[in-house]
Amino acid sequence: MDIHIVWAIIAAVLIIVGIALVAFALVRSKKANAQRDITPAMQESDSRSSDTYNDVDSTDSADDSRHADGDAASATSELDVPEDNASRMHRLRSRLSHSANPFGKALFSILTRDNLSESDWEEVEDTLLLADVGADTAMGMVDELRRDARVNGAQDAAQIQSLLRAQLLKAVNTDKDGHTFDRRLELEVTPDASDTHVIMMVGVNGSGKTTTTGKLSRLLLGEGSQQIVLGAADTFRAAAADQLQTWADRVGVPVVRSDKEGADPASVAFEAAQRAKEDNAQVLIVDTAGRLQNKTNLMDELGKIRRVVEKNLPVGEVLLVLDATTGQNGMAQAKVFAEAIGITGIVLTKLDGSAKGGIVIAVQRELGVPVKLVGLGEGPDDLARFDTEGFVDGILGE
Ligand SMILES: Nc1nc2c(ncn2[C@@H]2O[C@H](COP(=O)(O)OP(=O)(O)OP(=O)(O)O)[C@@H](O)[C@H]2O)c(=O)[nH]1
Repeated sequence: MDIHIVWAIIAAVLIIVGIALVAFALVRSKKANAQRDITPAMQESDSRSSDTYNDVDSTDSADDSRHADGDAASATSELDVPEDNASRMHRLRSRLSHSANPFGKALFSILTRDNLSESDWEEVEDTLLLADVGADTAMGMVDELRRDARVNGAQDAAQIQSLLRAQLLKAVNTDKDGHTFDRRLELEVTPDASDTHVIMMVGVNGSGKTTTTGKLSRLLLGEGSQQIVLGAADTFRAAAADQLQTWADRVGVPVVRSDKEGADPASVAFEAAQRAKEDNAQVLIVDTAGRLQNKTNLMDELGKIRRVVEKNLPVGEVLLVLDATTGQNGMAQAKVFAEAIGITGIVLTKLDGSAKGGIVIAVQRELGVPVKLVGLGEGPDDLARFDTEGFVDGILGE
């Protein structure tokens, strides 16, 4: 046989084998992805909590849909895969910097004027106040900038820019006493996998608690948490439990809830803690109602929820959900919640709709706890860890 024909046959065989191998690898990776997606749901045990409280239900949509279909693979296709962390951070970083009104630009243009006068310094302070950084912080920053001879001389614009950046970073990163904030969630500070970490969500109604509870479960799943249970202890608004259920159904996370409007929120929270403990879940997130008739009432309700949860599990994190668009009014409400229950971190929502990013600085200084997460839109994965540098770059308009 002609040697060329032999080589042609060998080449054809190699190409066919190559195509077959690539196709095989693709099928395997598809199967592996499907398996990974269903893992959180598959790991839920079938155990149901005891009937301590008759009006409380524990639902597991992923289990239900699996049973209905009798086919795990078809159930997975209905579950969302939360956006992975890297892509989320990349996508939301630019949104975060756009949310932070570039008041740094205005400050920079004042600070680079020749021989700063008293009225220039007043302008600096007014610019900070307008951005909602709060009076104390504004005065403190003006004092520090004034003391710095390099600013007063206004010699080198690049130097002024870097001084301003350092000042803003300091204002965002430290509390009133100059201590650096730790923005990690408690579950990262003590990451014992055998523990169930409890996060309570508190805040006034409309601030975005329920939405944030749903988004947080996605964020934690995206970061690798395996088993999450949600407790719908906002029983004041009947639709809140449905809303939470919808979020949970999308990612196959169980919700402990009551269908009775006005049911005792502490009962739901107790049952949720029991379920999370029995399932050895990694995280329990409890959504609460944000009624603010008066402080005593709020203290009673939140205190009771905390006490009953702690019969089963310690509460490691209390996140105050605060609407960034409410400005100083929101600050007053935040203080009431902080006094009523004691908070460990802040979730600042609706930063996408606010041009007053300075509220980040003000609320941290006022409450002495860090902003740990920020809501940057209505999309399911529009919740992110707070990224200080991205935020300050936004303030500087970079
Ligand atoms: N633009 C924007 N909207 C948000 C964000 N977070 C929440 N929202 C919206 O805010 C509205 C109120 O959110 P909810 O989660 O129902 O608020 P809640 O605090 O649970 O309210 P109650 O259940 O009444 O206590 C909803 O329309 C959310 O979509 C955010 O980061 N950006």
